[in-house]
Amino acid sequence: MTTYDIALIGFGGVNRTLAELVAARGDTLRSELGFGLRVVAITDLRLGSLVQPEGIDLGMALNMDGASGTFAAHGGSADTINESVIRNCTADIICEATFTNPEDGEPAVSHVRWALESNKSVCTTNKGPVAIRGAELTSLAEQNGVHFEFEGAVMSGTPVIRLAKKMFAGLKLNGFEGILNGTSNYVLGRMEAGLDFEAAISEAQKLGYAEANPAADIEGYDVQLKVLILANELLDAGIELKDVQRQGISTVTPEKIQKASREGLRWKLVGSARRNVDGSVTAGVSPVALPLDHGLAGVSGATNAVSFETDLLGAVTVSGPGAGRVETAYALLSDIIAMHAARTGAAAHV
Ligand SMILES: NC(=O)c1ccc[n+]([C@@H]2O[C@H](COP(=O)([O-])OP(=O)(O)OC[C@H]3O[C@@H](n4cnc5c(N)ncnc54)[C@H](O)[C@@H]3O)[C@@H](O)[C@H]2O)c1
Ligand SMILES: N[C@@H](CCO)C(=O)O
Repeated sequence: MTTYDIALIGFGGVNRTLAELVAARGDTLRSELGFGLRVVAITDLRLGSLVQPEGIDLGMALNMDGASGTFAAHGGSADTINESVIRNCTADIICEATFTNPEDGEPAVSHVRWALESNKSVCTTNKGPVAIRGAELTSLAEQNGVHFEFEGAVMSGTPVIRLAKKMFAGLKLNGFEGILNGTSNYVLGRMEAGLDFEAAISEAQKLGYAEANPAADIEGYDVQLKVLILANELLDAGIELKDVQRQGISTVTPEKIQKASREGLRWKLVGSARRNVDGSVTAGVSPVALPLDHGLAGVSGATNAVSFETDLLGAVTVSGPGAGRVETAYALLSDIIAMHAARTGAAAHV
Protein backbone atom coordinates (compact mmCIF):
# COMPACT_ATOMS: atom_id res chain seq x y z
CA MET A 1 0.00 0.00 0.00
CA THR A 2 1.16 3.53 -0.77
CA THR A 3 2.49 5.63 2.08
CA TYR A 4 2.92 9.35 1.49
CA ASP A 5 5.68 11.00 3.46
CA ILE A 6 4.63 14.48 4.50
CA ALA A 7 6.43 17.53 5.91
CA LEU A 8 4.59 20.01 8.12
CA ILE A 9 5.78 23.60 7.62
CA GLY A 10 4.33 25.59 10.53
CA PHE A 11 3.26 23.53 13.52
CA GLY A 12 0.37 25.61 14.90
CA GLY A 13 -3.33 24.84 15.22
CA VAL A 14 -3.92 23.39 11.74
CA ASN A 15 -0.82 21.25 11.16
CA ARG A 16 -0.83 20.02 14.78
CA THR A 17 -4.39 18.83 14.24
CA LEU A 18 -3.35 17.11 11.01
CA ALA A 19 -0.60 15.36 13.00
CA GLU A 20 -3.20 14.35 15.61
CA LEU A 21 -5.40 12.90 12.86
CA VAL A 22 -2.47 10.93 11.45
CA ALA A 23 -1.52 9.68 14.94
CA ALA A 24 -5.04 8.80 16.05
CA ARG A 25 -6.61 7.62 12.81
CA GLY A 26 -3.71 6.36 10.71
CA ASP A 27 -5.05 2.79 10.47
CA THR A 28 -8.57 3.92 9.61
CA LEU A 29 -7.25 6.29 6.97
CA ARG A 30 -5.19 3.46 5.51
CA SER A 31 -8.12 1.05 5.28
CA GLU A 32 -10.66 3.64 4.10
CA LEU A 33 -8.52 5.73 1.76
CA GLY A 34 -6.00 3.20 0.51
CA PHE A 35 -2.89 5.09 1.58
CA GLY A 36 -0.94 5.81 4.73
CA LEU A 37 0.66 9.04 5.91
CA ARG A 38 4.00 9.41 7.69
CA VAL A 39 5.37 12.72 8.99
CA VAL A 40 9.07 12.97 8.13
CA ALA A 41 9.76 16.66 8.79
CA ILE A 42 8.36 19.50 10.88
CA THR A 43 9.44 23.14 11.08
CA ASP A 44 8.05 25.91 13.24
CA LEU A 45 9.25 29.34 14.32
CA ARG A 46 8.99 28.39 18.01
CA LEU A 47 10.30 24.80 17.79
CA GLY A 48 12.91 24.86 15.05
CA SER A 49 13.31 21.99 12.58
CA LEU A 50 13.22 18.22 12.79
CA VAL A 51 13.82 15.82 9.90
CA GLN A 52 13.53 12.06 10.42
CA PRO A 53 13.10 10.05 7.20
CA GLU A 54 12.01 6.98 9.17
CA GLY A 55 9.06 8.93 10.64
CA ILE A 56 8.76 11.40 13.51
CA ASP A 57 7.34 10.29 16.86
CA LEU A 58 4.17 12.40 16.74
CA GLY A 59 3.42 11.91 20.45
CA MET A 60 6.73 13.60 21.22
CA ALA A 61 6.18 16.41 18.71
CA LEU A 62 2.62 17.10 19.86
CA ASN A 63 3.85 17.39 23.47
CA MET A 64 6.15 20.25 22.50
CA ASP A 65 4.68 23.72 22.80
CA GLY A 66 7.64 26.06 22.46
CA ALA A 67 7.87 26.66 26.22
CA SER A 68 9.25 23.14 26.64
CA GLY A 69 12.32 23.57 24.43
CA THR A 70 13.02 23.04 20.75
CA PHE A 71 13.63 20.16 18.35
CA ALA A 72 17.36 20.50 19.15
CA ALA A 73 16.66 18.27 22.16
CA HIS A 74 15.33 15.56 19.80
CA GLY A 75 18.06 15.37 17.18
CA GLY A 76 16.85 18.39 15.19
CA SER A 77 17.74 22.06 15.17
CA ALA A 78 16.52 25.05 17.16
CA ASP A 79 16.60 27.04 13.91
CA THR A 80 13.73 27.17 11.42
CA ILE A 81 15.65 26.15 8.31
CA ASN A 82 12.70 25.99 5.93
CA GLU A 83 14.50 26.11 2.59
CA SER A 84 16.90 23.30 3.40
CA VAL A 85 14.15 21.15 4.98
CA ILE A 86 11.68 21.71 2.14
CA ARG A 87 14.20 21.13 -0.64
CA ASN A 88 16.13 18.23 0.90
CA CYS A 89 13.73 16.20 3.06
CA THR A 90 12.27 12.97 1.69
CA ALA A 91 8.63 14.14 1.85
CA ASP A 92 6.37 13.57 -1.12
CA ILE A 93 4.00 16.30 0.05
CA ILE A 94 4.66 19.59 1.86
CA CYS A 95 1.76 20.75 4.07
CA GLU A 96 2.19 24.52 4.38
CA ALA A 97 0.30 26.10 7.30
CA THR A 98 2.35 29.10 8.44
CA PHE A 99 0.89 32.58 9.00
CA THR A 100 -1.00 34.15 6.10
CA ASN A 101 0.70 37.36 4.98
CA PRO A 102 -2.02 39.39 3.22
CA GLU A 103 0.45 41.80 1.58
CA ASP A 104 2.84 39.68 -0.49
CA GLY A 105 2.17 36.14 0.72
CA GLU A 106 5.76 35.66 1.94
CA PRO A 107 7.47 33.62 3.24
CA ALA A 108 4.81 31.07 2.32
CA VAL A 109 5.13 31.84 -1.41
CA SER A 110 8.78 30.84 -1.17
CA HIS A 111 7.93 27.71 0.84
CA VAL A 112 5.56 26.59 -1.90
CA ARG A 113 7.98 27.52 -4.68
CA TRP A 114 10.90 25.62 -3.07
CA ALA A 115 8.68 22.55 -2.69
CA LEU A 116 7.40 22.59 -6.26
CA GLU A 117 10.89 23.27 -7.66
CA SER A 118 12.12 20.17 -5.83
CA ASN A 119 9.31 18.07 -7.32
CA LYS A 120 7.26 17.83 -4.15
CA SER A 121 3.51 18.35 -4.13
CA VAL A 122 2.03 21.01 -1.86
CA CYS A 123 -1.19 21.36 0.06
CA THR A 124 -1.78 24.59 1.90
CA THR A 125 -4.39 26.40 3.95
CA ASN A 126 -2.41 29.60 3.61
CA LYS A 127 -4.33 32.14 1.56
CA GLY A 128 -1.30 34.30 0.71
CA PRO A 129 0.44 32.13 -1.90
CA VAL A 130 -2.85 31.11 -3.51
CA ALA A 131 -4.29 34.62 -3.76
CA ILE A 132 -1.13 36.47 -4.70
CA ARG A 133 0.87 33.91 -6.71
CA GLY A 134 -1.76 31.24 -7.46
CA ALA A 135 -1.44 31.20 -11.26
CA GLU A 136 2.38 31.15 -11.19
CA LEU A 137 2.53 28.36 -8.58
CA THR A 138 -0.12 26.26 -10.32
CA SER A 139 1.84 26.51 -13.54
CA LEU A 140 5.10 25.60 -11.73
CA ALA A 141 3.38 22.53 -10.28
CA GLU A 142 2.18 21.50 -13.75
CA GLN A 143 5.65 21.97 -15.26
CA ASN A 144 7.16 19.75 -12.57
CA GLY A 145 4.44 17.08 -12.68
CA VAL A 146 3.36 17.61 -9.07
CA HIS A 147 0.24 18.93 -7.36
CA PHE A 148 -0.63 22.27 -5.77
CA GLU A 149 -3.87 21.97 -3.78
CA PHE A 150 -5.41 24.62 -1.52
CA GLU A 151 -9.02 23.71 -0.70
CA GLY A 152 -8.61 25.01 2.88
CA ALA A 153 -7.73 28.51 1.72
CA VAL A 154 -11.46 29.27 1.38
CA MET A 155 -14.09 28.05 3.89
CA SER A 156 -11.68 25.67 5.68
CA GLY A 157 -12.65 22.04 5.00
CA THR A 158 -16.00 22.84 3.40
CA PRO A 159 -15.60 21.83 -0.24
CA VAL A 160 -15.93 24.91 -2.42
CA ILE A 161 -13.09 25.28 -4.92
CA ARG A 162 -12.88 21.68 -6.16
CA LEU A 163 -16.64 21.30 -5.86
CA ALA A 164 -17.36 24.34 -7.99
CA LYS A 165 -14.72 23.39 -10.59
CA LYS A 166 -16.12 19.87 -10.95
CA MET A 167 -19.84 20.25 -10.29
CA PHE A 168 -20.46 23.47 -12.22
CA ALA A 169 -19.13 22.10 -15.50
CA GLY A 170 -21.46 23.24 -18.27
CA LEU A 171 -22.70 26.21 -16.25
CA LYS A 172 -21.60 29.80 -16.64
CA LEU A 173 -20.77 31.49 -13.34
CA ASN A 174 -21.66 35.17 -13.35
CA GLY A 175 -20.59 35.95 -9.81
CA PHE A 176 -20.82 35.04 -6.16
CA GLU A 177 -21.50 36.59 -2.78
CA GLY A 178 -20.79 35.09 0.59
CA ILE A 179 -19.78 35.16 4.19
CA LEU A 180 -16.17 34.08 3.98
CA ASN A 181 -14.66 34.88 7.38
CA GLY A 182 -15.54 32.81 10.44
CA THR A 183 -14.02 35.20 12.98
CA SER A 184 -15.86 38.35 11.91
CA ASN A 185 -19.13 36.45 11.55
CA TYR A 186 -18.66 34.95 15.02
CA VAL A 187 -17.79 38.38 16.48
CA LEU A 188 -20.82 40.09 14.90
CA GLY A 189 -23.08 37.36 16.31
CA ARG A 190 -21.61 37.61 19.80
CA MET A 191 -21.91 41.42 19.74
CA GLU A 192 -25.57 41.07 18.73
CA ALA A 193 -25.93 38.84 21.83
CA GLY A 194 -24.52 41.69 23.95
CA LEU A 195 -20.80 40.83 24.27
CA ASP A 196 -18.27 43.61 23.76
CA PHE A 197 -15.93 43.55 20.77
CA GLU A 198 -12.73 42.64 22.66
CA ALA A 199 -14.38 39.75 24.51
CA ALA A 200 -15.86 38.42 21.27
CA ILE A 201 -12.46 38.51 19.53
CA SER A 202 -10.86 36.76 22.47
CA GLU A 203 -13.42 33.94 22.21
CA ALA A 204 -12.74 33.59 18.46
CA GLN A 205 -9.01 33.35 19.17
CA LYS A 206 -9.50 30.66 21.80
CA LEU A 207 -11.66 28.67 19.38
CA GLY A 208 -8.82 28.74 16.81
CA TYR A 209 -10.75 30.80 14.23
CA ALA A 210 -8.74 34.02 14.22
CA GLU A 211 -5.60 34.83 12.26
CA ALA A 212 -2.35 35.35 14.22
CA ASN A 213 -3.14 39.07 13.80
CA PRO A 214 -6.95 39.25 14.12
CA ALA A 215 -6.96 42.62 12.37
CA ALA A 216 -6.72 40.50 9.20
CA ASP A 217 -10.18 39.12 10.01
CA ILE A 218 -11.73 42.31 11.34
CA GLU A 219 -10.46 44.70 8.69
CA GLY A 220 -11.45 42.46 5.78
CA TYR A 221 -7.96 41.46 4.55
CA ASP A 222 -8.78 37.75 4.95
CA VAL A 223 -11.98 38.02 2.90
CA GLN A 224 -10.18 40.16 0.33
CA LEU A 225 -7.76 37.26 -0.27
CA LYS A 226 -10.60 34.71 -0.41
CA VAL A 227 -12.61 36.80 -2.89
CA LEU A 228 -9.47 37.12 -5.02
CA ILE A 229 -8.94 33.33 -4.92
CA LEU A 230 -12.55 32.51 -5.85
CA ALA A 231 -12.70 35.20 -8.54
CA ASN A 232 -9.52 34.01 -10.24
CA GLU A 233 -10.08 30.27 -9.76
CA LEU A 234 -13.78 30.15 -10.64
CA LEU A 235 -14.58 33.27 -12.67
CA ASP A 236 -11.21 33.37 -14.45
CA ALA A 237 -11.17 37.05 -13.51
CA GLY A 238 -7.43 37.66 -13.86
CA ILE A 239 -7.54 40.31 -11.13
CA GLU A 240 -5.05 41.34 -8.43
CA LEU A 241 -5.34 42.21 -4.74
CA LYS A 242 -5.66 45.94 -5.48
CA ASP A 243 -8.74 45.20 -7.61
CA VAL A 244 -10.69 43.84 -4.61
CA GLN A 245 -12.19 46.76 -2.65
CA ARG A 246 -11.87 46.19 1.09
CA GLN A 247 -13.75 47.43 4.15
CA GLY A 248 -13.92 45.52 7.45
CA ILE A 249 -16.29 45.45 10.41
CA SER A 250 -14.42 47.83 12.76
CA THR A 251 -16.97 50.54 11.89
CA VAL A 252 -19.89 48.30 12.91
CA THR A 253 -20.47 49.50 16.48
CA PRO A 254 -22.68 47.82 19.12
CA GLU A 255 -25.14 50.72 18.61
CA LYS A 256 -25.36 50.01 14.86
CA ILE A 257 -25.88 46.30 15.59
CA GLN A 258 -28.70 46.96 18.07
CA LYS A 259 -30.34 49.53 15.75
CA ALA A 260 -30.22 47.06 12.84
CA SER A 261 -31.73 44.39 15.07
CA ARG A 262 -34.68 46.66 15.92
CA GLU A 263 -35.20 47.32 12.20
CA GLY A 264 -35.19 43.63 11.20
CA LEU A 265 -31.67 43.79 9.77
CA ARG A 266 -28.42 41.99 10.61
CA TRP A 267 -24.86 43.14 9.87
CA LYS A 268 -22.73 40.69 7.90
CA LEU A 269 -19.29 41.01 6.27
CA VAL A 270 -20.04 40.14 2.65
CA GLY A 271 -17.42 39.30 0.02
CA SER A 272 -18.53 39.29 -3.59
CA ALA A 273 -17.47 39.34 -7.22
CA ARG A 274 -19.59 39.96 -10.28
CA ARG A 275 -18.88 39.69 -13.99
CA ASN A 276 -19.77 42.90 -15.86
CA VAL A 277 -21.29 43.11 -19.33
CA ASP A 278 -17.87 43.93 -20.82
CA GLY A 279 -16.41 40.75 -19.25
CA SER A 280 -14.48 42.54 -16.49
CA VAL A 281 -15.03 41.51 -12.87
CA THR A 282 -15.89 43.84 -9.98
CA ALA A 283 -14.94 42.43 -6.58
CA GLY A 284 -14.97 43.60 -2.98
CA VAL A 285 -15.70 43.05 0.68
CA SER A 286 -17.73 45.29 2.97
CA PRO A 287 -20.14 45.12 5.91
CA VAL A 288 -23.80 45.10 4.87
CA ALA A 289 -26.99 45.25 6.99
CA LEU A 290 -29.02 42.42 5.42
CA PRO A 291 -32.76 41.89 5.84
CA LEU A 292 -33.41 38.84 8.01
CA ASP A 293 -34.96 36.94 5.12
CA HIS A 294 -31.77 37.28 3.03
CA GLY A 295 -30.10 33.89 2.48
CA LEU A 296 -26.88 34.98 4.22
CA ALA A 297 -28.54 36.66 7.25
CA GLY A 298 -29.09 33.37 9.09
CA VAL A 299 -25.51 32.11 8.65
CA SER A 300 -24.17 32.25 12.19
CA GLY A 301 -21.03 31.63 14.24
CA ALA A 302 -17.96 30.46 12.32
CA THR A 303 -20.16 29.01 9.59
CA ASN A 304 -19.55 30.43 6.12
CA ALA A 305 -21.71 30.35 3.00
CA VAL A 306 -21.20 31.35 -0.59
CA SER A 307 -23.94 31.72 -3.15
CA PHE A 308 -22.87 31.30 -6.78
CA GLU A 309 -24.94 32.92 -9.50
CA THR A 310 -25.17 30.52 -12.46
CA ASP A 311 -26.85 30.90 -15.84
CA LEU A 312 -28.88 27.67 -15.86
CA LEU A 313 -29.50 26.96 -12.15
CA GLY A 314 -29.74 30.47 -10.75
CA ALA A 315 -28.26 30.73 -7.25
CA VAL A 316 -26.43 27.67 -5.88
CA THR A 317 -25.31 28.04 -2.26
CA VAL A 318 -22.61 26.09 -0.41
CA SER A 319 -22.53 26.40 3.37
CA GLY A 320 -20.36 24.85 6.10
CA PRO A 321 -17.58 25.52 8.58
CA GLY A 322 -15.41 28.48 7.59
CA ALA A 323 -12.74 28.15 10.26
CA GLY A 324 -11.52 25.86 13.02
CA ARG A 325 -8.46 23.68 13.56
CA VAL A 326 -10.10 20.30 12.86
CA GLU A 327 -12.16 21.63 9.96
CA THR A 328 -9.05 23.11 8.35
CA ALA A 329 -6.82 20.11 9.01
CA TYR A 330 -9.49 18.10 7.19
CA ALA A 331 -9.00 20.43 4.20
CA LEU A 332 -5.34 19.33 4.03
CA LEU A 333 -6.42 15.71 4.21
CA SER A 334 -8.95 16.31 1.43
CA ASP A 335 -6.14 17.81 -0.68
CA ILE A 336 -4.02 14.70 -0.15
CA ILE A 337 -7.00 12.49 -1.02
CA ALA A 338 -7.44 14.49 -4.25
CA MET A 339 -3.73 14.07 -5.08
CA HIS A 340 -3.97 10.33 -4.46
CA ALA A 341 -7.05 10.12 -6.68
CA ALA A 342 -5.31 12.03 -9.47
CA ARG A 343 -2.26 9.76 -9.20
CA THR A 344 -4.12 6.46 -9.08
CA GLY A 345 -7.34 7.24 -10.92
CA ALA A 346 -9.28 6.36 -7.75
CA ALA A 347 -12.60 8.15 -7.29
CA ALA A 348 -12.29 11.18 -5.00
CA HIS A 349 -15.42 12.50 -3.38
CA VAL A 350 -13.78 15.54 -1.84
N1 LIG B 1 -7.33 28.18 11.87
C1 LIG B 1 -8.24 28.26 10.91
O1 LIG B 1 -9.45 28.18 11.15
C2 LIG B 1 -7.79 28.41 9.50
C3 LIG B 1 -8.73 28.18 8.46
C4 LIG B 1 -8.33 28.31 7.13
C5 LIG B 1 -7.02 28.72 6.85
N2 LIG B 1 -6.16 28.96 7.88
C6 LIG B 1 -4.80 29.34 7.54
O2 LIG B 1 -3.94 28.26 7.86
C7 LIG B 1 -2.67 28.74 8.31
C8 LIG B 1 -2.36 28.15 9.68
O3 LIG B 1 -3.40 28.48 10.56
P1 LIG B 1 -3.28 28.10 12.10
O4 LIG B 1 -4.62 28.33 12.68
O5 LIG B 1 -2.60 26.81 12.25
O6 LIG B 1 -2.30 29.26 12.58
P2 LIG B 1 -1.38 29.27 13.88
O7 LIG B 1 -1.05 30.69 14.13
O8 LIG B 1 -2.00 28.46 14.96
O9 LIG B 1 -0.09 28.46 13.41
C9 LIG B 1 0.84 28.94 12.51
C10 LIG B 1 2.18 28.34 12.90
O10 LIG B 1 3.10 28.65 11.89
C11 LIG B 1 4.33 28.93 12.51
N3 LIG B 1 5.11 29.76 11.59
C12 LIG B 1 4.88 31.03 11.20
N4 LIG B 1 5.79 31.42 10.30
C13 LIG B 1 6.61 30.36 10.09
C14 LIG B 1 7.75 30.13 9.28
N5 LIG B 1 8.24 31.08 8.48
N6 LIG B 1 8.33 28.92 9.33
C15 LIG B 1 7.86 27.93 10.14
N7 LIG B 1 6.81 28.11 10.95
C16 LIG B 1 6.18 29.30 10.91
C17 LIG B 1 4.00 29.64 13.81
O11 LIG B 1 5.03 29.53 14.76
C18 LIG B 1 2.73 28.90 14.22
O12 LIG B 1 3.01 27.83 15.09
C19 LIG B 1 -2.77 30.27 8.31
O13 LIG B 1 -2.21 30.74 7.11
C20 LIG B 1 -4.27 30.53 8.32
O14 LIG B 1 -4.61 31.72 7.66
C21 LIG B 1 -6.50 28.79 9.18
N1 LIG C 1 -9.26 33.50 10.25
C1 LIG C 1 -10.02 32.86 9.22
C2 LIG C 1 -9.62 31.41 9.12
C3 LIG C 1 -10.15 30.76 7.88
O1 LIG C 1 -9.48 31.22 6.75
C4 LIG C 1 -11.50 32.98 9.51
O2 LIG C 1 -11.84 33.39 10.63
O3 LIG C 1 -12.32 32.71 8.64
